Amino acid sequence: MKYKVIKKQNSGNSCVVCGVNNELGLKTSFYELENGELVAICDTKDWHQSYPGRVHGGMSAALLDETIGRAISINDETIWGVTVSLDIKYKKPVPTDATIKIIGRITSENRKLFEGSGEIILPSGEIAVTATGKYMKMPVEKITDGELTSEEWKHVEDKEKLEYIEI
Ligand SMILES: CCCCCCCCCCCCCC(=O)SCCNC(=O)CCNC(=O)[C@H](O)C(C)(C)COP(=O)(O)OP(=O)(O)OC[C@H]1O[C@@H](n2cnc3c(N)ncnc32)[C@H](O)[C@@H]1OP(=O)(O)O
Repeated sequence: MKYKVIKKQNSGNSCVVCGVNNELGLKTSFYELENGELVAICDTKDWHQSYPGRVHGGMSAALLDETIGRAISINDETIWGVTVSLDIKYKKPVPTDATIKIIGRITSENRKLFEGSGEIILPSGEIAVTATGKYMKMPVEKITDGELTSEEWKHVEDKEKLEYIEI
């Protein structure tokens, strides 16, 4: 199904998942969709592997962790969180040299904590990895020992603006 993109989220500079200047990272982009979910898109590379041709399970976990963790800011971009727990199920291998999508959503929230779930979707449309996570809300200045600079957290325009994303 095709979903309208409401907003592209900011990118980090050095983050292993979203850092635009981390040459070995996944350089993932995150889009808020009309259905209230967050979708991440990235290209897996040879250097993200565990076994040859297969993305390292830790990289898949990092992608799901960040996608669920970012979903909380869809309605309020001032909310940040740190991961308290993450449960991952690896159902199918994620290939290197592929464009994959990661979906994240919030399933519950209170004053202190939020929980969410997510999936990694292969180019074939199959679900390869699923996750549920729990996060503690925390001001970003407390997580990073100071405000994020405009270099560390910024809007990066796509070469071609995405209007819709097929999931
Ligand atoms: C710049 C670019 C960045 C890009 C990134 C953007 C990504 C954004 C997405 C993010 C994705 C990536 C994110 C990452 O990769 S974050 C990196 C991975 N995660 C961490 O580093 C977290 C490490 N852990 C901690 O810092 C502490 O353990 C935390 C802060 C979690 C708790 O601290 P602490 O143990 O000292 O707690 P407290 O004594 O202050 O208690 C506070 C309250 O909380 C309650 N409590 C505690 N534990 C739990 C629990 N397990 N379930 C339920 N409740 C719990 C507790 O009872 C108390 O309640 P109350 O008595 O007040 O009622």
